[in-house]
Amino acid sequence: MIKIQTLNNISKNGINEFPIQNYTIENDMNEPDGILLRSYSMHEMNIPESVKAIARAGAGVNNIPIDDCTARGIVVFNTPGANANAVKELVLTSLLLSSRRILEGVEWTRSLFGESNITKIVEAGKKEYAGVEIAGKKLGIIGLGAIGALVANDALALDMEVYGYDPYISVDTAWRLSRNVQRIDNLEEIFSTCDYITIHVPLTNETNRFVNEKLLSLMKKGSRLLNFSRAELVDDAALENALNDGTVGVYVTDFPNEKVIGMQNVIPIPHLGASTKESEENCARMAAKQLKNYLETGNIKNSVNFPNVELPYTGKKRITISHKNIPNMVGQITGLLAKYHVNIADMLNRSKGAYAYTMIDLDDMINEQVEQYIKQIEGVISVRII
Ligand SMILES: NC(=O)c1ccc[n+]([C@@H]2O[C@H](COP(=O)([O-])OP(=O)(O)OC[C@H]3O[C@@H](n4cnc5c(N)ncnc54)[C@H](O)[C@@H]3O)[C@@H](O)[C@H]2O)c1
Ligand SMILES: O=C(O)[C@H](O)COP(=O)(O)O
Repeated sequence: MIKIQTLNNISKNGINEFPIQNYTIENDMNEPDGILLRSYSMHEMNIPESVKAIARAGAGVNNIPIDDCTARGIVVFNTPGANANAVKELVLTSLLLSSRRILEGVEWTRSLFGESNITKIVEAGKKEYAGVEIAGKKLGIIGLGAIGALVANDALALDMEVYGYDPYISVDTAWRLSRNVQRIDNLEEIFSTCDYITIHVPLTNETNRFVNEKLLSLMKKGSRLLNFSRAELVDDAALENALNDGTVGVYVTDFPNEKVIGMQNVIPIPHLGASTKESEENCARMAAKQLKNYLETGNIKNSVNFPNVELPYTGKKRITISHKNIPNMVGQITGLLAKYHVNIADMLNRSKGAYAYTMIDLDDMINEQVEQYIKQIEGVISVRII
């Protein structure tokens, strides 16, 4: 049996990808082969030796100790784009929520329960809840990946002027982006030009607290800031000052924390960006398929720490090797196989940064001794025989 541990509730659509005759799936188990999760933080967890792969049903992987996993040869997957539409819809909602005082107006209206003459009171009181329109306003998007690109194209359709900043934009996303999105090369210009700014970048060492006092001080008075990415991208103390002096008119966040929740003019949302039936199903299905495919065939798709590798699985014996991306690894591995008269039917080697992955289909069975010799090659991290 192949063992999968789930660290969060995972949609049935994902769980059903694993045939029950071959897989055990539980949230509490010893020695799992694979882990499936959403936002559960694995940083404090002792990841068992048995774990070969981790699949994150979602986009952000800052809850997983990626460097440790890579050094141990554990392949980490995410599900690029699978929840992007759900987040986009909530971002568009939030552009309007931050503009129209809808939440305050609804709260006030509910408070009128039991009054007579509701119609009259509503008509007299509505002036308190007037807002502004988003059409014609400038929207700055930081990060033009799966979510940022969808937001950009739909904001244009809502007649906003759209400005985008992403120094690492992928060719795929650039193709999907409307040519009417204006490219901006520096954050200062986004912060000083735009009426609305929305953040869609991963949390990394580079982006941690990048929304700081300096950038916030450039904003036009009363601008709206939307954060559907991660709490840590924004410096809380600088945000508080900007909210207090009115530079930031409204801050919408999908990641409220103890400090931000008490600040004025904050709309706190309980991390609902990806919480739709469709998105949960998409993410779970994609994560499960990628994990199952890796465990059964060694093929890798959408890993954040190892290269994409796809070699049709013929049922021959397959050996997969995670190793450092250094000279003569393939030479040493194939040399060893030749020395022990093991014939290679097919093979692939791909690298990603400092690490690489080699997959070899063999005509003959490989004995344990040869496997041990491969493991002993300097730079080899892990070896699997499938
Ligand atoms: N609220 C939610 O429920 C929810 C759901 C999905 C994703 N997210 C968050 O949103 C983030 C983005 O998701 P996505 O699916 O669009 O990911 P993505 O990988 O498709 O896009 C991220 C984009 O950010 C860009 N980028 C990276 N570093 C940057 C930097 N320093 N400055 C500007 N751009 C930079 C990349 O080039 C890429 O285009 C995730 O990492 C996650 O933290 C939140
Ligand atoms: O990075 C993501 O995909 C989101 O933050 C979604 O997280 P969730 O799966 O816990 O809703």
